[in-house]
Amino acid sequence: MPHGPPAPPVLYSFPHNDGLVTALAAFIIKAQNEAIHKRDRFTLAISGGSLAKNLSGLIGNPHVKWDKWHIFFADERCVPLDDPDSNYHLIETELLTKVDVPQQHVHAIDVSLLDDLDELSDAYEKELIREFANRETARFPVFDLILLGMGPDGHTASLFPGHELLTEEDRWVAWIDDSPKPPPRRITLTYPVINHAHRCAFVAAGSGKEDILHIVLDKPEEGLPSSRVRLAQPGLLYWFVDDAAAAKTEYPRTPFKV
Ligand SMILES: O=C1O[C@H](COP(=O)(O)O)[C@@H](O)[C@H](O)[C@H]1O
Repeated sequence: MPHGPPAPPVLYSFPHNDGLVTALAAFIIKAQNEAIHKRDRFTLAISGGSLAKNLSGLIGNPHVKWDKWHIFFADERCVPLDDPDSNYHLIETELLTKVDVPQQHVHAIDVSLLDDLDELSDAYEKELIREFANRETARFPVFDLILLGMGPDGHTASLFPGHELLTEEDRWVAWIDDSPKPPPRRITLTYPVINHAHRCAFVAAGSGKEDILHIVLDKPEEGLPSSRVRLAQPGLLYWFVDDAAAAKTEYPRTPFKV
């Protein structure tokens, strides 16, 4: 494994949403192909929020090998799986009902543990251990790809500004019961997991994100949760945004090519 500072994020900005959606699908498929070539499976953690609709370029795409996908959730709201607030419910509605991922490859939270957040997050960590089976040999699981969103306050997954979880160094999955964005009870992957992925991609669109994207990319020293995603080498971090979200950032754009 190479050592050294994390590579700087790569910023792709698209004039319109359809360009973003098409490029994101091509990027995910490339990550999928490399993962299947090396490990015969594709491990992915998905966020909720506005990300879900931007995955539509995958639906009906003949290059997606759904049977090789193993899907986890970057964060989850601690509500029943059919609750409108559930990230699982959102991804199920927007994606999973339209494609053919084997049900046993979709790793939802154990809703029988909703009353006990400690148990619930431990159980989800055990799901990761089963999937990656390397808790003894590697310190953290290494996802092929983690797809992240960013809230207007700079939060990502369920890692919120100023929260004590920003300094979590050991747990793979942690819980909060004081999320400033409802619902308050959530579990989340921690930075040690996020920052050990092969690739992470943020997706952020719309003028509602322009101020925060400027701070996150141009002033990382402010330490907002999205700026703290810095992948350990050889991991790579990408931003897929539209020009509206990128209106204020001075961070250099990279032309997209697969
Ligand atoms: O609460 C959450 O918010 C973030 C950002 O959502 P967005 O709608 O502003 O894109 C999301 O990434 C996370 O998964 C979700 O639980």
